[in-house]
Amino acid sequence: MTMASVGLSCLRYYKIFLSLAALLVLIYVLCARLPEVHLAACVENGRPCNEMWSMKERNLEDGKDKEMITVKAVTLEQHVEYTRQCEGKDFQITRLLGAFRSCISENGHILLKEYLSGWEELIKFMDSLGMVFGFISQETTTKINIMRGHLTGNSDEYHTLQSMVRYELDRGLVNFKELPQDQVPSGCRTLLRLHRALKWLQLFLYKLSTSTSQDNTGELCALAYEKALAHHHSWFVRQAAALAFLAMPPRRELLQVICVREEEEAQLVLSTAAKAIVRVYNLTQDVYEAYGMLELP
Ligand SMILES: CCCCCCCC/C=C\CCCCCCCC(=O)N[C@@H](COP(=O)(O)O)[C@H](O)/C=C/CCCCCCCCCCCCC
Repeated sequence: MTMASVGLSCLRYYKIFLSLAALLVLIYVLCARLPEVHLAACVENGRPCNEMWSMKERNLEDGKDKEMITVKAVTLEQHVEYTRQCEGKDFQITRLLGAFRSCISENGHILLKEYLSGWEELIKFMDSLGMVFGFISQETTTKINIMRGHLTGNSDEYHTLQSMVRYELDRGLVNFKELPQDQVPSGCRTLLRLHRALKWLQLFLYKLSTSTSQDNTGELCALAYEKALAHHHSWFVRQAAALAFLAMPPRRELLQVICVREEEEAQLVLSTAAKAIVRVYNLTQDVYEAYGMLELP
């Protein structure tokens, strides 16, 4: 047997393996989607969410709703103070907004603890959508855990993005050539992965805020992904992401997770979240750009 024929048969096995893997992911996604986990599992105060929603709407009309909704829209800056707690849900948009707003210090530095809290809220959002998004939520958790590991015991050095960058660069902890196999990935490299994903998120939120109930959320996701993230991911991750997008719940269901009721409120909250994230994204991008660290392996 020649080297060429060995090479060819390896290639054939490799292709078969990839097709099988893609097929398995597809079956996994479809199985996880079929039972409509996120709808069936949506229970508030022991009642299905849909029922609760119409009750809440009635209560609101009667002026009986105990949940206070404070949406102050200041037209110039579109600053929204959103204080409604979404009862019975892990994910709270108020906490997300709070974290991504408060992670910017007065001098424009990114406070890492608050930044990571924002990400932890996003993980809750993904978890509420069911198993299909489990691998994305798991990957995000892995990155957060690496960051938390760095913060533990080094809270001064890892207080802000800026102090982390200085600390890791001064000690030669950032590898510009390859990902070291035998050591914990640097904070700079790990946060860069989250930072790139924030670009996806702000594009998606913006698209969602300007879309209608007729728009397909999976397509919005995929468009934002192509623009912001796909080129950073391997072929396999791109296929898995494309399959996950097929299982994306409709806009109405996403808005239920955020707990907004009317279209106007949805647009305001989504665009406010997008704006808060853009500010964080831009400040972070400036730091990575200034230190030539946008392509860390
Ligand atoms: C009001 C809120 C509404 C929307 C909330 C959306 C919540 C989800 C927010 C962000 C999710 C994205 C998190 C992705 C982290 C990816 C980190 C990463 O890029 N890792 C890759 C590189 O790591 P290394 O190998 O270099 O260490 C890794 O290869 C990728 C793994 C798989 C991740 C696939 C990402 C797909 C992105 C699209 C997100 C769709 C989420 C939809 C959930 C609503």
